[in-house]
Amino acid sequence: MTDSIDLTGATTPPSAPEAGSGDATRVVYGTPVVPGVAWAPAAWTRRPPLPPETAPELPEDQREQGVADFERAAAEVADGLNARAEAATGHVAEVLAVTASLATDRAWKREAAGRIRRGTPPVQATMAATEKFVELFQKAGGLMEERTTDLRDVRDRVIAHLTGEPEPGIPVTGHPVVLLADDLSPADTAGLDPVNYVAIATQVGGPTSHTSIIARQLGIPCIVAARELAEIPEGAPVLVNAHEGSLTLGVDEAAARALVADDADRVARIRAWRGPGRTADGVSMQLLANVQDGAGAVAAAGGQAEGIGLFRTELLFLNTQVEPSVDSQAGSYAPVFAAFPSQKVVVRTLDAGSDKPVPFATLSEEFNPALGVRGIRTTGQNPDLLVHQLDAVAQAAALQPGTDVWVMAPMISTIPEARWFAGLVRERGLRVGIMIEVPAAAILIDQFLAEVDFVSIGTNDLTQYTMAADRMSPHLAEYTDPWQPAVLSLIARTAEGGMEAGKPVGVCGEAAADPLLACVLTGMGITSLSMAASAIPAVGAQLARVTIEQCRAAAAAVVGAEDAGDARNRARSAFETAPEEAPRQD
Ligand SMILES: C=C(OP(=O)(O)O)C(=O)O
Repeated sequence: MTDSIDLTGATTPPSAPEAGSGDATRVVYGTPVVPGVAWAPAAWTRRPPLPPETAPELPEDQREQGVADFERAAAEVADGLNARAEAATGHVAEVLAVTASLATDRAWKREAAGRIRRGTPPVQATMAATEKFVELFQKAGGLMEERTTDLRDVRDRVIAHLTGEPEPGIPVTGHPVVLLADDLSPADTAGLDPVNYVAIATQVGGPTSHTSIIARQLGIPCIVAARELAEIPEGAPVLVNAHEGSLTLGVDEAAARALVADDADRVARIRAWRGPGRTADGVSMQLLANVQDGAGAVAAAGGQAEGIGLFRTELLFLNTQVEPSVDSQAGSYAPVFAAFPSQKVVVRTLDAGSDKPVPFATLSEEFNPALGVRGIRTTGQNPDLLVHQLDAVAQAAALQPGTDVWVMAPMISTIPEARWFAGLVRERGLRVGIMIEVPAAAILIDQFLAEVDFVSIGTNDLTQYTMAADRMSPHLAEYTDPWQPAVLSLIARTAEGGMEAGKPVGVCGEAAADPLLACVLTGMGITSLSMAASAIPAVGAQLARVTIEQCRAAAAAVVGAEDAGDARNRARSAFETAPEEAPRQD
């Protein structure tokens, strides 16, 4: 056996650096979400201090002008964010559009305008209205709680417009920095240039938060939930190892540069990698893309994606008060099929509710929206919605007969639901599957597989529901980690069920984009991995360096782990101690 295999975070991460000239090293740990190594001075970003909460009452004759000023400022903020959304793609575009929609939210604007009309100056009215909604969002929990960061971000931008200041944002340094923040608004993260922001670390935030997902799309190494981040001073050179989740101070410069250079080799291998996905000994693993629109599908087709493993169809439904017609739905699905004219495209039917509220399909007030009327359950209120959507998928599929269209439903948790859904999809001549994101479905996987042609594991929700930990909570990153042994055990059980039934079992949550976990999933018998298109080369390059036997050994090794960190370590050591090193591609 030779040295440890250089998996992206899949074996021993770069070892602890030596202390530099007399400085003691100090290490702060967090949850790694985008792998990579970087070394640069720390640059903190903090929200601007707020103006005083109270100010002299606005004279009556200035109040209507105050309302007009507020509305203009809010509109300017929305226009700016929308313009950025239009220039972006994928999740970045979606997040910017959602943040922009907060700046035009009628209830929030009404609240602020009402206060101005009662004499509160526009700046203070903006602050008070925002805090009222922040409180409501916090009470609602879940995604709504995550929106508090977005809403405060909108508030700060509106205040900047009202006071004639530039909109707050990330410091423009003109040289590479490690960006540190208590929390970053997705709108801030979306604008980051990977050349100057070589890594990101935040004190709060979770692996499936929007900020993490955007960092992944941008390819910026990222660590979240680093509780002691405040110990890193402004300007101090810091070594970020986002394979293991550490930030180290006091590192010898030469040692740090060597580690960054090693990581640059990994990055070069990733850039050079070409699909299709397979292990070093030639076992295929289909690597697919997660997309939400035609533009994303075209971009994915231009890369290494072998098809689409998750077509999220919510986009068309999010910013409308009425159901889109069958024709307009078909019109938005057709470009996705056209981008993959002879490959597989897995369409997920509308996953409305909880983190994806759709005004005409979901209940506006639920105590626990993540446990409420969402996904397939919305058909109880509105059965035609699903039928219309399936008609639209079939209509678009007929235009692209070469595309292998598969359709799956989210949030399936009972056998009759799966059977009913399978009937509707098969009537339209399409392959049918369900997502495995509720533990009930994983536990009864054999019965579910008897009803459908395939399943796809949504690890974001499966982790949320297995660990009873809100995936959007910035405080629960340790729980919302797909490496949690209970989650791995449900995935392994599902994969086993698929092998017994001879039916495909994919993974389409963020877990598929973690190169080490991707190797473990391969060892468990998962048949396809679907992720942001930008994550495919890192996963593909990794798989190309390991054999199927090593993957199986790693899958076996994680069984019995006591927590997520232990599972990661067991997988890493399994790759290190495998009897034979995988042939290297380079
Ligand atoms: C892929 C998933 O679905 P969502 O769109 O809810 O992240 C998941 O839950 O893992």
